[in-house]
Amino acid sequence: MEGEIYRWHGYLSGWGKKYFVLHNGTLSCFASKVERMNRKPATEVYNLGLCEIIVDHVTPTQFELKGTIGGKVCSLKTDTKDERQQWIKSLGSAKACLLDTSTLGFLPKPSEDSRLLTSQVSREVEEDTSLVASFESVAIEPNEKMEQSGNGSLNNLLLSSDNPSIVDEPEQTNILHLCDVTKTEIANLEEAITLLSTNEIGKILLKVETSCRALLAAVEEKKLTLAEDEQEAQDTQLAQDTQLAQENQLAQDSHIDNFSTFFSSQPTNFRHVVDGTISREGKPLLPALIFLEACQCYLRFFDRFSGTVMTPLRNDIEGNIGKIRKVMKDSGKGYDYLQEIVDHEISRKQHTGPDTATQALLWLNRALSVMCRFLKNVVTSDSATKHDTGASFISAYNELLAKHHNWMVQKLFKVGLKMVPSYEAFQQSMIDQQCWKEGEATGEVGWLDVLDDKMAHHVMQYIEPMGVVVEQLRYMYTTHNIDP
Ligand SMILES: CCCCCCCCCCCCC/C=C/[C@@H](O)[C@H](CO[C@@H]1O[C@H](CO)[C@@H](O)[C@H](O)[C@H]1O)NC(=O)CCCCCCCCCCCCCCCCC
Repeated sequence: MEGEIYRWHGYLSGWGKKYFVLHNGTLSCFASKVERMNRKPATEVYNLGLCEIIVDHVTPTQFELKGTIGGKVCSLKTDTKDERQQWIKSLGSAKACLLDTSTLGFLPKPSEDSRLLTSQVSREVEEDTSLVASFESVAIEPNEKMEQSGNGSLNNLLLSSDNPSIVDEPEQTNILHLCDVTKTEIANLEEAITLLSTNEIGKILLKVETSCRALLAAVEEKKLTLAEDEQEAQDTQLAQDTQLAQENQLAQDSHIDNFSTFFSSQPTNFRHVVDGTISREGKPLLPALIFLEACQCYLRFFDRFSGTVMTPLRNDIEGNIGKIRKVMKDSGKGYDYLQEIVDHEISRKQHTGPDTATQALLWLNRALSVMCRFLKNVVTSDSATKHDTGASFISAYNELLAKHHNWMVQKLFKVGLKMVPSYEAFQQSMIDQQCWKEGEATGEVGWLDVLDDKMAHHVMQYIEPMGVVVEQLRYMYTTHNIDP
């Protein structure tokens, strides 16, 4: 088995991702997978025959390897508890299978280490068999005697516990299996002790080591199961509590919970553009196709209004989207990012014509900037233009666009301003009809204010990433000495 595990390097360095390889009872630690693939030497090697595997009962993804000599501890953490279980099983069985006569010669000094290992096992077994005993005292008749002739402390422990717990049938089977393993290994240990008097160290060692490993693997397995059962019970309880809370919330807000507006219902918006942005040489690059799709969706804003006063605005914006798509298609260069397209035209000094992508994107971004500022003016509570659509528009126009228009176009805008729809018209156009009707139908006092607050929230969610995109494009033009 091999894979990435986080290794604890202390409070200064914290957790560091390493690449571990388990092979022939040895766990090797590499700085990274690449190091391993390039056959670089391992930074650390653990002989499982010299380690104790300790499962963390608090954090379901952590476990430790503790050297039986010197007690050095290596704390490890996986991404998920399933990964930890796989590692523990593999490590446990590697330890259990580690021993055969061909490796006997490589084992540590028999007397000290096998004593250590034996004491570790009896500690582990005692700790867990008291747990096993609590299940057994319920699962098996209390007066049933162990078959074993031995009267070791462990046998008494198995029968003497007085912590009964209720277990279901499958768990009883599982417990009984563990008891059987424990009894078998106790018999093996007792046989080994008998052998001790005959001083046949080779057989003794084999008996003790084999039993210890089998016991350890069985106990670790049991611990894992118990820890998982407890975790599962907690997860189930949490899920039930969360579900209940959500159902209560839905019941309270059902009539406006599915609240939807133009701003919340676009399949592609500028959040997707921001999420698709990468950084190259410290510069942000905006994904061209996602940007054009978000602009295409933005055009639906104009479709929500009746009348034709805004048609010229819509046509100008749509025309620029088309120009950029055409340049991308005709260039055959498979541009991914807007900045690449503009850089390409500017580097060839082909960026000034009316049908260039540079010009189309420049004017498109100016339209987006006016839109962004207009929406912010309309919904921000501290602006002098809140809910005043005309004032909100002319303020945005004068600040961001007028300077790029000749007197005639400016005149046209001033005339058109007289036809800016009212705020109520804006609300009715932006809030999906079904939600409007549901809100109205409640008959509650202030239902429109509730809808208005939710719409304002949707507007802010929509223009936040839009503003980021606008600023990044303005920055790009500024770096090319083009007034954005
Ligand atoms: C209801 C409010 C509407 C008020 C104004 C309506 C009056 C319309 C006046 C007619 C103007 C037509 C717009 C076109 C302008 C273009 O001349 C200008 C320059 O075009 C560019 O020329 C380049 C060189 O030739 C060329 O390469 C490029 O392709 C071409 O685009 N274009 C612009 O100025 C771009 C911006 C125009 C759109 C800005 C509006 C942004 C949206 C604001 C939100 C409106 C909110 C309405 C409120 C609704 C309810 C309250």
